[in-house]
Amino acid sequence: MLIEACNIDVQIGKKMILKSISLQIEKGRIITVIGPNGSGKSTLLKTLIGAITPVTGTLIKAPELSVGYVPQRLHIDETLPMTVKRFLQLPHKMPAKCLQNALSEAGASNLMNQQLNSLSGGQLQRVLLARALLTTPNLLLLDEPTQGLDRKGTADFYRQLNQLRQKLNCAILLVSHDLQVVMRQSDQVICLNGQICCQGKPEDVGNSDTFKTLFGLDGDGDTLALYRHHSHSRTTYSQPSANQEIHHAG
Ligand SMILES: Nc1ncnc2c1ncn2[C@@H]1O[C@H](COP(=O)(O)OP(=O)(O)OP(=O)(O)O)[C@@H](O)[C@H]1O
Repeated sequence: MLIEACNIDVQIGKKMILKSISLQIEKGRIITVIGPNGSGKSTLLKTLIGAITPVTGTLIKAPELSVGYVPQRLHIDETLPMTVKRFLQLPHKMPAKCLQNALSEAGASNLMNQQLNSLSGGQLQRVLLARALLTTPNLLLLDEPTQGLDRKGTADFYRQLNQLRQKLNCAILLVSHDLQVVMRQSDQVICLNGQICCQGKPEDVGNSDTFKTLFGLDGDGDTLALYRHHSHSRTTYSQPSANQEIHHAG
């Protein structure tokens, strides 16, 4: 087990964004988080990487946890000339061989010398994935890596993730809106709407009434083809009162 969240609440300003979140991420799993816009998916990922601190609950992280994170948006000036090679070296200069390995693991081995602003959406996602791989993570957190990709591009991307998972034995938690592909390619699905409405195997989530209602699949003939591919540290958070600090235990 890489991460376990127990009863986590997340508040931003005065607004409660996530309530009673409990989940486990085990090694080697592909887990997809689905949910409507504004349901807290990005907030969940930011909480798991430690960028947002929960107000209550417990987050247990395995000592060997190493996270690679791909954010939903890349804040970079598109007019700025920059090669993929330069971009991958932005935080730290790294040997070209490491960059080449990461690019090839992300299925983008031929992009090293391309200009970042000349890449297609799918190519850019692969470069971002390569950047996350540079830290040799055992957990990859990807926030909507398939946004803007068509169905085939999305399925190709999942295939790449599946190969990566097998090669690196890493767990992958990603956010996606493409229900068809999600249901085929994930080991586990978490359906989020401020709280976890349902989670489990894709076929179980897909057949649950909560899921169908949330995604408006109750109507005539709306069905999802549900196929599967074959193929410690502990931090406790408590709601601070006016004169009480957030408590980190262990
Ligand atoms: N920095 C912030 N300040 C205030 N509110 C925020 C902030 N970040 C997120 N929120 C609010 O938290 C809620 C969840 O946002 P979040 O981005 O996690 O949702 P999401 O499920 O990832 O949405 P989408 O599918 O549109 O990307 C939204 O109501 C959003 O307005």
